[in-house]
Amino acid sequence: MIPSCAIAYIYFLPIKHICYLHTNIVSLSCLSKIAMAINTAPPAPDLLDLDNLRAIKVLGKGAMGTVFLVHHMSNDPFAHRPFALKVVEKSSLRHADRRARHEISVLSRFHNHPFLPYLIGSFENHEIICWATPFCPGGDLNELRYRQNDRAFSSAVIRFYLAEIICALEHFHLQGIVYRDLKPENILVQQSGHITLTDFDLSRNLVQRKPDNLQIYSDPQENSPANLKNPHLAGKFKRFIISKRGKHALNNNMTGLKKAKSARVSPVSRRNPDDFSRNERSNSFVGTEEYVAPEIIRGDGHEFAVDWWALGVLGYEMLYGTTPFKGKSRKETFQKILLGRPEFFGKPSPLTDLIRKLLEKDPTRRLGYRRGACEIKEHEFFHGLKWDVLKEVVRPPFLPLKDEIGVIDDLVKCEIYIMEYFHKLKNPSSPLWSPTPNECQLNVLLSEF
Ligand SMILES: Nc1ncnc2c1ncn2[C@@H]1O[C@H](COP(=O)(O)OP(=O)(O)OP(=O)(O)O)[C@@H](O)[C@H]1O
Repeated sequence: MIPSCAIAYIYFLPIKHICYLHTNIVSLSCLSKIAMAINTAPPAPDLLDLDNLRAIKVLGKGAMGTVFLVHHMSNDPFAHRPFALKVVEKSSLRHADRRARHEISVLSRFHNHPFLPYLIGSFENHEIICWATPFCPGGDLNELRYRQNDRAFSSAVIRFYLAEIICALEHFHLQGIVYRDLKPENILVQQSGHITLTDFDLSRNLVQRKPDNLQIYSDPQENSPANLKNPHLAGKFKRFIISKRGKHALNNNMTGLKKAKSARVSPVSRRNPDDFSRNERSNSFVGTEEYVAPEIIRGDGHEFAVDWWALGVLGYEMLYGTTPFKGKSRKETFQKILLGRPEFFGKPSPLTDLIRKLLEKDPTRRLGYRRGACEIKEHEFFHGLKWDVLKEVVRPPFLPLKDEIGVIDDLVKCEIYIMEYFHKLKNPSSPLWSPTPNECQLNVLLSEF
């Protein structure tokens, strides 16, 4: 129940605060959040009042948005608790606003997960949509890998990161969401050294269908829920089902799941390995397609198992410093994904066995297909790992240096640029405004940095 004072409070909120409450103000979840905020602590309404945010620097730019490091001028004047603000120009991409809202809605479902970000707040006007999440000062796993001598991680480091990623994906899947964009660039390192996933615009809710004449998400040979080892999981998975079981159904696109045409396989922001000195980033080569599962290329229905495939690609890349199916062209990469066998070097190990089982082309035979994350957690590579206390590990493999946040020197300059940017966005008729077609206007500003 929403107390009437809450409604009154909303009524008297200034417009900009109502923006903070974003998209669907009448939605129950939103109202209950407001009610909770009012009942517990005063809301942090100014958080995404852009006039009160100061930009420190640009953290990164992707296909959809630009991410700034910002801080709140009155609550945190010395920028001790900066956060990431992702800004998407509605005109920058087709359906940019829809994708942005989708990302916000996915984020708003994560509250207290150690390896997933949460939504601090959001703002929308007719030009931009932006939202804030906690800042991850350690960069991403790709950057980190390139800082290693042989551009690969040790088996122990891979074990740690894969374990955390599995926990994050498990949380996604238990909510019925398939992530679909697992790649090292989307795995950020928090101040604590633990990872967090980012970039959810490609994620998707799987359809829920009535259980009658449909099979639950389990082994084709053992299709009783009782056979799922973890009864808690069995209950959860009941909600997410595929229409017919096995390969035959998949090959005939009988899964009832949407085809993969929305999956991004176009160039994305994979950074140029030679440009990893601070702040130098490049969009120069293509990344995501190397992670695409065979069933996506085939256009079959696809589901959670695509994330386990991508986990296999990721594990391989962390181990050998290169992805397993990389070709000279997209066509060749896709051919290799569909037909090629990953090449393993050196002695077989539990890690290579895990990767091999994740890179199984038939999704129904892929590790993780039958019982989700549980099945992967039980693999020999993770024997002895205490999953419950993973988040308590105080010495993760790499800790971001404190001074990696230390960019405050340029604060004033950045502030001027960024505020000017927002000013221009809000006042397109301003004489300074010079929109460049097909180009995010921010690039113009960034090139001046
Ligand atoms: N919370 C954060 N902390 C630190 N850096 C971040 C954070 N969020 C994003 N970034 C940086 O900004 C970059 C772009 O962010 P993101 O991947 O979310 O944008 P995008 O436009 O959706 O990218 P893509 O092209 O992959 O779709 C990231 O690669 C990362 O370097």
